[in-house]
Amino acid sequence: MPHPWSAGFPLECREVGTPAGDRYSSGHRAPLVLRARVPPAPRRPSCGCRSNPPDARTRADARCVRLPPPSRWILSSAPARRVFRCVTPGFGIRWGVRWTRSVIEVQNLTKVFGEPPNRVRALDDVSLRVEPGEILAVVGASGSGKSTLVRCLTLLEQPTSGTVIVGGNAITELDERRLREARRAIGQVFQHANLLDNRTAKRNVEYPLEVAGWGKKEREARASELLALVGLADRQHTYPSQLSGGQQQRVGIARALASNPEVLLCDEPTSALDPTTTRGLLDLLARLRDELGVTILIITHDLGVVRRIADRVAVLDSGRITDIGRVDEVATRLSSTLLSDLSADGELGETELRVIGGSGQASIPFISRLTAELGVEVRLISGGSHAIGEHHVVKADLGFGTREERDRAGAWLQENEFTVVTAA
Ligand SMILES: Nc1ncnc2c1ncn2[C@@H]1O[C@H](COP(=O)(O)OP(=O)(O)OP(=O)(O)O)[C@@H](O)[C@H]1O
Repeated sequence: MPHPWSAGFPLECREVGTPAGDRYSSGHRAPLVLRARVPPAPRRPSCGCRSNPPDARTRADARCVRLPPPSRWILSSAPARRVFRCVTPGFGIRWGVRWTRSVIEVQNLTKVFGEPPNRVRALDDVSLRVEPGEILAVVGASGSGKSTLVRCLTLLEQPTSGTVIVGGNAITELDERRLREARRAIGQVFQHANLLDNRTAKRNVEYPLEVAGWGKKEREARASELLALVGLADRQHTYPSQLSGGQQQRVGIARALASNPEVLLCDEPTSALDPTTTRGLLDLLARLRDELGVTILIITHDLGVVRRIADRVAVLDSGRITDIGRVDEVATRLSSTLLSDLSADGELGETELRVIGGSGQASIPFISRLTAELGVEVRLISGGSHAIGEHHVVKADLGFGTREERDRAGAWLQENEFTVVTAA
């Protein structure tokens, strides 16, 4: 049934749930939750109005006003969102959503495990913000603190110091009861779906709603809707053992969305999946962000994952954020750091050179071509390939009979756009 406010409005508003215990729903006849479709970027009201409601800043051709009560109940499960009615001359009334604040904000977060001499600083003064509707990836080597960060965001791990703000709530300062409420704004997806084997897909999705006290009819309807959303409408009555790994992950995502969260925390959600299934799952996450406006923080060690869906990426190294920014910018910085690390990787003799090639050079059989085209004998001292997401960097230390041969080989390699390093 379309809500009276949504009828006739150009922007899609659709019912996505009926949360139990909705704080603002009591005085209203139907605890509907409506969400407007939010375009991922630019992060402005869906109405396209560039003003910043409900401030006085308005453009001449558009006026945004806060919805009058009882609009607040629409937003009750989404404290970081505000719905606005935008009156634009010539375009009629439109609805838009404006995000009022960062969905996740981490300030000076530190987590120390253990006591000296076994003390580990898993997180060291980490600060970051995840903006509404954004997909932020956190990458880092094993042991860099990625999982600890996720666990601290839901207070499964108590930070040693620092503040975590989720949906405007400083959850590090909440009592147990309010923390439970605030956690509803966070959905979690893990490396393995961890479904309950004795429940069908649908009943797995219903599980958190049962715990939250939803009625049978409502939770069945919600679970069916969510399974359809993740592309499993026809597998509702299937048990986990009859589902593939990717399908199980989709059920896990549907379950994470059950409480209508503002943010999805995904901890290595694709690391147990093959490349094709991984792509499908990442595309699903991107679609959920586009369609539901859900904000996503994804933990991964795979830059291929980052490149496919993230807007920004933070690099975690020994518990510290060493870089954060747009994916292309950070990838470029990572590549040049790797290149300079590789260039400086060990001493070279007088008749030796180090050759480094990017993705464009990876397919060139340079050793055989040096021999065939220049007639030089090449000795491979060491070599290997390094992946930066979809990019591969090849590096080899080569030895030659004479310095003259080394120089001729170096010139040929440079012509073919390899980077060449020789002893100073
Ligand atoms: N409960 C704990 N007690 C002691 N040390 C811990 C605990 N949990 C994590 N650590 C340490 O904190 C550091 C960060 O661990 P964390 O699991 O967050 O890393 P990670 O980046 O997620 O690694 P991986 O990619 O291998 O899962 C590691 O040195 C780890 O040994």
